Amino acid sequence: MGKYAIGIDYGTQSGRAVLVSLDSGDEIADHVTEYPHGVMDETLPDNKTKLDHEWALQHPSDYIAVIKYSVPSVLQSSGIDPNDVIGLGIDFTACTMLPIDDEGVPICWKEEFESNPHSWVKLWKHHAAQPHVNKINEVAEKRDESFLPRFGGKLSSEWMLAKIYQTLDEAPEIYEKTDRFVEATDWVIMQMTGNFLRNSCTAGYKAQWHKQKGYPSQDFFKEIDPRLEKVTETKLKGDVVPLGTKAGGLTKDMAELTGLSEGLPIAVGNVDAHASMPAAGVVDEGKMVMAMGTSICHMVLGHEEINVEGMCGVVEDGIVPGYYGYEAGQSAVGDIFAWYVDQAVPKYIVDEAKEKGKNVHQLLEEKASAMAPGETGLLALDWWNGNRSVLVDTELSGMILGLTLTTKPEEIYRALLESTAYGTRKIVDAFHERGVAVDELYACGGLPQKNPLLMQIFADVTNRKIRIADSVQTPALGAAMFGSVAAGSENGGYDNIYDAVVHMGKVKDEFYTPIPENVEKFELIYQEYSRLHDYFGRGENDVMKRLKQLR
Ligand SMILES: Nc1ncnc2c1ncn2[C@@H]1O[C@H](COP(=O)(O)OP(=O)(O)O)[C@@H](O)[C@H]1O
Ligand SMILES: O=C(CO)[C@@H](O)[C@@H](O)COP(=O)(O)O
Repeated sequence: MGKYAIGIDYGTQSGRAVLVSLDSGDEIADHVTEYPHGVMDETLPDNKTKLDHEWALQHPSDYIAVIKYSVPSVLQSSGIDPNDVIGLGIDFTACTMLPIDDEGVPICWKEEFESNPHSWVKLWKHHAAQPHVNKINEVAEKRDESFLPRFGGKLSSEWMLAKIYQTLDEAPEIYEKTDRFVEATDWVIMQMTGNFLRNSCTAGYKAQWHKQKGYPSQDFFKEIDPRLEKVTETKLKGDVVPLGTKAGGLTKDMAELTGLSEGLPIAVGNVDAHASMPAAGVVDEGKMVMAMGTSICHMVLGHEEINVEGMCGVVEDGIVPGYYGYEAGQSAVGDIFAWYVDQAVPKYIVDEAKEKGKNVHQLLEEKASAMAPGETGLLALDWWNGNRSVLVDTELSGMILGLTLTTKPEEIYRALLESTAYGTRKIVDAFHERGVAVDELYACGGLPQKNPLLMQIFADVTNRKIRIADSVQTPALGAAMFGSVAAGSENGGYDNIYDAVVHMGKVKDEFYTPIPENVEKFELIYQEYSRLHDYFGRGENDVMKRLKQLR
């Protein structure tokens, strides 16, 4: 009789439960629950409180809805005996964080705070804490804090410390009421098990916790704002434990809600991108995994702690035990293509797509595939949602150069695809040139399945072979693998992630190979991209920031 694990992947718009075979990693059933409140970036659920630019919030009840609807659904559609599910793990976007009280109740669930934006979940792409992270970085640089190089020289407004400081600064009453600020991934596990533990992945990458040194010092926080002096002992309290640790057993209430067995081993929380790496079968050096969807996270393993410009971080055991896990990223990729399709495509293209029974992306991809590199005469900077790596600046914005009266929609679409590949090339070069080898690329997430042209462009621009993960739900598969590790072999699971990878990690046999003449042409255009990148991104011309201020 086969055994199974469940992985739940909490994305930006929806959550998905996947039931996975422990023998093969095959997905037996999956179910998506769209978040009823989606991303809240205009108003709060009270329908009257307006949100400013750069805000992005979520509703914690939506996470529970995923458990309630998607878990029973996979059990039902697979027809398996729930007793054959031996473990469960989750992965989440990060840093997606919320303030909770001493019983774990989100502050936004309290009536008196429901109209205060700071009481809600701040989503990973909430960028309104930029002034706060600027101050944090200024103090860290001045004090020559040893943690800074581990994060590429700059912390991001997307991360925990910036989001906490913004809350303190703009809503001290919420800060006061908050017992702890927690990653949503850890909060959901707390709801499932009744236990609160912080996972070492989000603590390490998103809250600057270090396996040997712990969090940054009290003196550092005091210099940012005296009220922050004890922040790590108070608002960030909680044991930090490695990925794959069993957080506890499923509570009776949750067992009733889901149909799973009470006491089922549940792994501590994890992050979507990081969970994907073992799921793509990668647990050694030289292989960069790109989790490609709304954004891209780039991950690579190494045996040393090396400082790389603008990386999101290097954390010991941050992805799998025994390695330093490196992360970098682009904060918009699929989102840029979505912007174009939703906001700027002419009606004749939408009509033609409908006629041909394709979606607009597919039609534009088909038309763009007929063009050679350089043929559009266009060059774009892929900063529609700021630049995560290597510039670490959320105030930068997108740009398309070379438009003329004859420019066609498919040319713009192609220029946008190419721009994201140049952004990845910057990241690949930053690692490789510093001695963190990137010999080949592995792609997972939604985009590799959806857009073959994009993948060929990535292979050509980076001049590297790209393998594709053999799972359409890589983060959920990874989460399920960590769930099986939490169960351990004595319960029918695996004793460590390496054993789980042997049975469950999956990569396809075929791959994308660079085409030499494309590589040559793209190299020339990439040099132009680099010039623009440095001109607009490294302070020579801050026009993008000035325009944002004028808004
Ligand atoms: N054919 C396509 N080509 C390129 N991008 C696409 C295509 N279809 C959808 N997208 C983009 O893919 C992104 C979703 O990626 P996916 O991996 O499914 O989600 P997520 O990142 O939320 O996990 C969206 O931003 C969407 O605009
Ligand atoms: O930043 C991270 C991980 O560190 C991601 O959670 C974030 O980019 C969101 O990823 P998705 O594009 O929604 O898959």
